[in-house]
Formats: sequence, C-alpha cells, structure tokens
Amino acid sequence: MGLFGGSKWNPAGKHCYVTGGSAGLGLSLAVLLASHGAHVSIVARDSRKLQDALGKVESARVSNDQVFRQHSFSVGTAEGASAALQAVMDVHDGLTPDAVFLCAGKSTPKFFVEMTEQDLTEGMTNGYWVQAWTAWAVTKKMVEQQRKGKICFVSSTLGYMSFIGYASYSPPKHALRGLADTLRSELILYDIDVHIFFPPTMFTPGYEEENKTKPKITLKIEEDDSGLQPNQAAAGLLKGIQAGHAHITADLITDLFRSSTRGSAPYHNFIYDSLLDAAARIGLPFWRSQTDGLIRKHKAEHQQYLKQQGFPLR
Ligand SMILES: NC(=O)C1=CN([C@@H]2O[C@H](COP(=O)(O)OP(=O)(O)OC[C@H]3O[C@@H](n4cnc5c(N)ncnc54)[C@H](OP(=O)(O)O)[C@@H]3O)[C@@H](O)[C@H]2O)C=CC1
Ligand SMILES: CCCCCCCCCCCCCCCC(=O)[C@@H](N)CO
Repeated sequence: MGLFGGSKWNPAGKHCYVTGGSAGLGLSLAVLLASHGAHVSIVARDSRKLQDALGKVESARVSNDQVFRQHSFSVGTAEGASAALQAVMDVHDGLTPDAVFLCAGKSTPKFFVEMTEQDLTEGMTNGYWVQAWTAWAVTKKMVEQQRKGKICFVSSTLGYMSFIGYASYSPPKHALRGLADTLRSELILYDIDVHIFFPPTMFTPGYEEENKTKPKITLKIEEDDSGLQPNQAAAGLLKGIQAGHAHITADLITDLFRSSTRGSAPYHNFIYDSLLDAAARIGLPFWRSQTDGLIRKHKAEHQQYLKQQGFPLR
C-alpha cells in the first residue's frame, strides 16, 4: 500500500465501525461497506433512525456470515464514546474493529455576533469531540490488544479554508485535521493507519438541517460548489482509503485547497498536486476578491437584518 502500490484494502470480512451511521454520509458508507462484504456496526443517538438504517445495510448483504448491528449512544463525550465502542466490541469477542469511520457531526452556521457561548462550545463538541473521543478510546484498545487498524476522520472542505457563517464549525474541522496529522505520525508506532476525509457539500439530512440557520450570504458563496450525493461521497472516501491517501478528497475544489494547504501531510501525486497548487495560487485571489466583494455589498442589508433581529446596534 501507499507509495509503491500493492494490494488494495478490502473491506470483505473486516469489522467496520461507523459513527453517525444512521444518516447521510455514514449511512451511505455503511451500506457500501456491507456491499463489499464487511461486518458493519453503526452508532448514532436516535434508535428509530438506526433501525431504519440497519434495514438498508441489511439489504446490501452479500454473505450469510456478515454481522450487522446498531447501537444507540451519543459519542460526543469520552464516556459515551467509550461505552459505544465497548458495545460494538462486545458483539465481536471484545476485539477492536478493523476500521473505524468517524462520520458523526453537525453544523449550525450563523453570524458570529449571533452565536452564544453554547453555540460555540457545542460547535466544538459536534465537530471535534464527537470524533476525537472515539479515536482516543479505540486507539487505547487497539494498543492494549496489539491489534492493527484504521481510523478515518471526517472533516470538510471547511477544514482547509473558511468563510462567513462558519465560526462554530470550521474551527473544529480544522482541529480534526491537526489531530489526524498528529496521529498519522504517532500511530505508526502501532501500525494503525490514520486517514481524514474532506468532503464538499453533501446532500444529506444534516445539510437540510444546517440550511435552516445558514445566512443567505453563506449559501450564496457555496453556490460554486456543486455538491455530492452521499453515496458519491462514500465511494470517494473508500477510494481514498484504498489509494492509501492520508488526506482524502472527492472533488476538485477541495483538492485545490488540499494541495495548497498541505502542511506535513503526504501528497497524492507530486506532479498533479504541484499543478493544482499552482492553479490555486493563481485562482484563489480571484475567488477571494469576488467573495470579499459580495460580503462588502451585503453590509447594508446585514445592518438591517441585525436591527430586525433585535441586536443592540447603537
Ligand atoms: N452534509 C454536508 O454538506 C457536509 C458534511 N460534512 C461532515 O460529514 C459528516 C456527516 O455529515 P452528514 O451526513 O451531512 O450528517 P447527517 O446529519 O445527515 O448525519 C449525521 C449522523 O451522525 C449522527 N450523530 C450526530 N451527532 C451524534 C452524536 N453526538 N452521537 C452519535 N451520533 C451522532 C446522526 O444521528 P443522530 O442525530 O440520531 O445521533 C447521524 O447518524 C459530519 O461530520 C459533517 O460535519 C462535511 C462536509 C459537508
Ligand atoms: C480557484 C479556486 C476556486 C475556489 C472556489 C471555492 C468555493 C467555496 C466552496 C465551499 C464549499 C463549502 C463546503 C462546505 C461543506 C460543509 O462542511 C457544510 N455543508 C457544513 O456541513
């Protein structure tokens, strides 16, 4: 795997644990892994959604031996994430999963001045801790049991860049990148592979939900991103895992930010990444000046909006 090729990671017969597996990206990924012959465990909070989701995973079954389970937990705390992992492991002789896909997460875009203390701290829980605690719990168990494995975080295009409206969401998605880059390095000690996926807009239930609070100007800026269906995003994620990519992308816009924001992460292809980096260097200033212009033009309307909302403007 990796630099010199070799055999692709095959989900068949592997135990895959998907957090956020009851909807959106997580559900599509759970179904995809099942269709490749994996044992799949999904965790989320709402039991009804979990049961429906398990039905969909079941219909992708390719072998009688496959074990599919759903468990209801909140993974936003250390305690919840640890209890969820234990329940997932108990079905498999107490052994750690072969691969963990951290798809749980939530975004609540708003203007920064409208955000409360709770909005900002919950942003960190729903973006960062909701994935970090499971990574922490499962790493300890993998090391204890001396079992290899894979951990895949799910960030966002907004884990590489950001713009108006995402003050509670882009920071935790950037933080996930920091954690993934740290662990990609540190977990070499234990033969644990670490990946992080940076999806663009995905048309999921979560996307419908975030659009309820999303400022109009934010939605307008996102128009440049054509978006992916969750099954396309899940396929891109799996492809990235199989290519051995540390930073996984599934669309051109995010790839531009990946190649131009690479830090210490391994690149995909030296020539392709260099060309993308050059394209971003040339293209991004145009995008930025256009976007900054849109925001400047929005000033008057925004003042009006804040007044209407009862914001104490002098
Ligand atoms: N949709 C988009 O445009 C984009 C999304 N992303 C990221 O991709 C990931 C998946 O997003 P998407 O599919 O849209 O999300 P959805 O809201 O459609 O699904 C989220 C899933 O996570 C579960 N979940 C949320 N919070 C918790 C929690 N505290 N504990 C356990 N389970 C939880 C939900 O179930 P339940 O509520 O029942 O717990 C559900 O199964 C997220 O990390 C998101 O930030 C990244 C880029 C773009
Ligand atoms: C030459 C360079 C051109 C650059 C164009 C840039 C266009 C910006 C697109 C931003 C897309 C944001 C996706 C957010 C997804 C997400 O995470 C939210 N849905 C929250 O869940």
